[in-house]
Amino acid sequence: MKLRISLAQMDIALGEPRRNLETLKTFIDAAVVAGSDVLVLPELWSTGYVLEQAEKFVTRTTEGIFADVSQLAQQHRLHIVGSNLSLLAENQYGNTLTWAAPDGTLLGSYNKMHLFRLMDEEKYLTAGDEPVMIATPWGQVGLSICYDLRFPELYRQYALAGAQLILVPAEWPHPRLNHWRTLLRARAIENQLFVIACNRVGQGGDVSFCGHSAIVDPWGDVLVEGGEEEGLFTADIDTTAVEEIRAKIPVFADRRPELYTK
Ligand SMILES: O=C(O)CCC(=O)C(=O)O
Repeated sequence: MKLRISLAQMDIALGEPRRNLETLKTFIDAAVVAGSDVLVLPELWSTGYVLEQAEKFVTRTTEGIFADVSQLAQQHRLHIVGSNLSLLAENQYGNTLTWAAPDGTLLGSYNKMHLFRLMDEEKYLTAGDEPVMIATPWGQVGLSICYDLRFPELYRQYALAGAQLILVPAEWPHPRLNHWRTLLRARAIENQLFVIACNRVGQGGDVSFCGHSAIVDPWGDVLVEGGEEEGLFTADIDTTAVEEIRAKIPVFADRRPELYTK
């Protein structure tokens, strides 16, 4: 299956969802002009890391900023994916990735499983406890967020369950650009699938975010990659590449799971 994906590598105004929503609208217009099927946004794109004020921003995934995105997806006939602060239960907040489809439905949502201590996530958020794979018109897609990228087990699980694409919205900062670029390529090569990663740019407090949003194919070739400025980055994907690469190097046939320890 062929699809066109755009990455909205944006700067984020801290704690200003209305302003960030306006930014999103400019990216949507650009993605529509580019003829994209799917627009991927960074992690926590509507607020940035204002976890100590999470109570002010959280809503259920059917309300608030999530509902605004669903409406935009419908209006522009575009699939839109990104994470926001969410209300999971009373006094329980999550970092939740949703996939909004053009028919106004959510194809799925995923709550970040690995909370990032360097950003105090574990103090304010409740970790997700299940991997989520969703059925899209282009096949199965595995969902992950930022720090999850350091846990190859999650990506292997998605690959074994039939994912052909894995999404990684992020707020990945300097000085770890080298880790970001290396791990994106590694997850794509070892699992022989597409890795679709959208990072933010700009400054959030004293943290500087490193951009370099990228789409990496199952061979590890980078189809598109941003720099450290705002921009929309678009690539065409053909999911048949997954089977082609797996036929060339049969990693999945050659696994020895009975010999691996947990
Ligand atoms: O793992 C890293 O270096 C960055 C992770 C991160 O910034 C996050 O999960 O928000």
